[in-house]
Parts: sequence; structure tokens; C-alpha cells
Amino acid sequence: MEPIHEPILDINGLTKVYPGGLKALDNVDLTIRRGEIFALLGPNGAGKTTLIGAVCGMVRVTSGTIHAFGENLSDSWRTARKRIGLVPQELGFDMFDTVERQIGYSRGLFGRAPDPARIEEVLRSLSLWDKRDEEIRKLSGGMKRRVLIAKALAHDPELLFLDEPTAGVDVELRRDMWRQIDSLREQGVTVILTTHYIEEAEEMADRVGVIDKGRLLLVDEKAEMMKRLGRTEAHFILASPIAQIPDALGSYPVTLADDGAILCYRGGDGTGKGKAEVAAIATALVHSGVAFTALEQKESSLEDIFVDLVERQGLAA
Ligand SMILES: Nc1ncnc2c1ncn2[C@@H]1O[C@H](COP(=O)(O)OP(=O)(O)OP(=O)(O)O)[C@@H](O)[C@H]1O
Repeated sequence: MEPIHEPILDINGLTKVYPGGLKALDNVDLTIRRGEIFALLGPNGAGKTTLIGAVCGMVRVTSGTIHAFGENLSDSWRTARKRIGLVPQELGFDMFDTVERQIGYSRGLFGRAPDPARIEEVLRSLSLWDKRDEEIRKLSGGMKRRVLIAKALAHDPELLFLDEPTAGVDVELRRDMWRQIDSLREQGVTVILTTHYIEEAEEMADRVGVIDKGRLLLVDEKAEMMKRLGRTEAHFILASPIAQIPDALGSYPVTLADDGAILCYRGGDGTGKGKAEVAAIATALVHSGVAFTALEQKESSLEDIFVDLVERQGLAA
């Protein structure tokens, strides 16, 4: 057993150029700690599935190294694979098989001894126990997805990849999935999930990485990221339009909108500075004789941060 501080996954300078020249991964460095829930966020085509494929042995990388469980994957592939689980985006199993047989088979495939009690536990946790004798093809789309997860858990992986686990599933299944991930966290399983749903990252992840055009733009503790990149937005709805911003507000990041009927503030750093500035602006407006009838205020979500980052990256590219 490797020391507790050993990262479970250590990716260095990973680059993937597909035949035809598309660079899907561009010099990616990423270290994943044992036991964490890591969310990889990125728009379509950002390189998320390619990154997972590289670790799970489905994508041959162009350059760079991957260490898993302390060993270079290219030397330790067979042993490492048994410790890794993958819930892929695409459904892939024998549709004519029954649920229980398929899950048991999957466990065997990874060299684990049969363990009907464990299989029962996995199936129950995903509300699949009642469906264990059904042919998979007869299940609904959501149920098929649950089978995919059961299949990935059947060999008790220590490192689990979930590629878009909740794309196209209903709210109930999404909640179930989140509960499932929570219980995996309690069991000490390390989870890397990719998602378009910022809400998912915000709800589940300890750390978040943002990837776009194959480049890992940022990796940070979720809370830190929101603090560091968070913004406060406030709209002062003015009693009557003004032609220019009063001098007293000159030092604040404010603009006029809607022909001078709204004064917009966008600033702060997620540490409370924004709120304090909004209060100061309110006072300054009153002192300048500008009345407002309403104040709408909003703290940025991870979604705003994400959109901001990707847009800025787009401008820089
Ligand atoms: N086998 C392949 N051959 C050539 N190009 C590929 C191949 N697989 C993926 N790509 C391209 O690599 C880029 C990254 O794709 P990838 O599937 O990794 O992105 P993603 O972030 O997972 O996207 P999505 O959110 O849509 O699943 C895309 O431009 C894609 O078209």
C-alpha cells in the first residue's frame, strides 16, 4: 500500500493529438488526491472524455506521463486497471443479458472473486435489486444508466471516473446519483466526474478543474475558486434616468444601462468587498441626490465563473 499522501493519480504534460491533427489535450498537468471528489468542467469538445480515455486505456497519448497508485501506468497497466472504474457516457452492454448476471460478470472480468452479497448491495444502492432478473434492453433509459454505474462499481474500484453521469437523466436519478457519489466518498473512493452541469460540481466536488480546447485553465478548491473569482453584481433601478455617473462614484466599477435608468455595479472578489461597495454606492447615490426605487443584487455562481473564464480564454486565444 502506498503512503497516504501519495496522489492517487498524477498526470504530467499530457498531450493528445488525434490523427488529422486535432489537439484534444494540450500539455495537461493534474494531480488527484486520494479520497477527493474532483469535477472536470468544460464545454463540448473540451477534451474531458479524451482525458478519461487516456487514464482508462482507451486513448493512446501522444506525449506525457500518467502515474496511478504511485506507478507509471504504462508499466503497471494490468494491475492499475483493476483498481479503476469507469462509467462511460455511452451505454455499452449485452442488452439481452439480465441485470444481475451482467454485474456479476463485470466483477469477474476484473479478476475479483464472486461476491453475491456485494453485488446485492450495489444493486440495492442503485434501486436495481427489483430489476435484477430483467433483460437490460427492457429497462428505461434511466435504469440502463443505473446499470452502467453498478457495472463500474462491481469490482470495488478505488478510483472511479464518471463521464457526464447525469447527462439527460431526470431530476430524481440525478439526486440518486449525487447520493451515490456521497456514499462513495464515505467509503474513501476517489471520484473524478466530468460535467456540463455547474450545479453538479457546485453540489458535489471538493475541487474543480476547468478545461477548454484541451487546456486545463484552472484547478482549485471549489470554495477557494468561488471566493477568488466570485463577483457581486448589483443593479440600482433609478427613480429617473441620469445622463452621467455622479462624480462621487468615480472610483467604483459602475456603468449605466437602459438609457441611464439603471446603474450597474460589477465588482468585489467574493470576500464581502462587493457587498460593502454596493452599500457605499447606495449612500453615495443618496448624497448625490440620485434616488433609486429598487436594488437587485446577485453573487456569482460557479456558472458565472466558468463562463467568464472560458470567454476570457477565448479572447486570449
Ligand atoms: N477518435 C477521435 N478522432 C479524432 N478526433 C476526436 C476523436 N475523439 C474526440 N475527438 C475530438 O477531440 C476533441 C475533444 O473531444 P472530447 O470528446 O475529449 O471532448 P469532451 O470535453 O469530452 O466533449 P463532450 O462534453 O462533448 O463530451 C473534440 O474536438 C473531438 O471532436
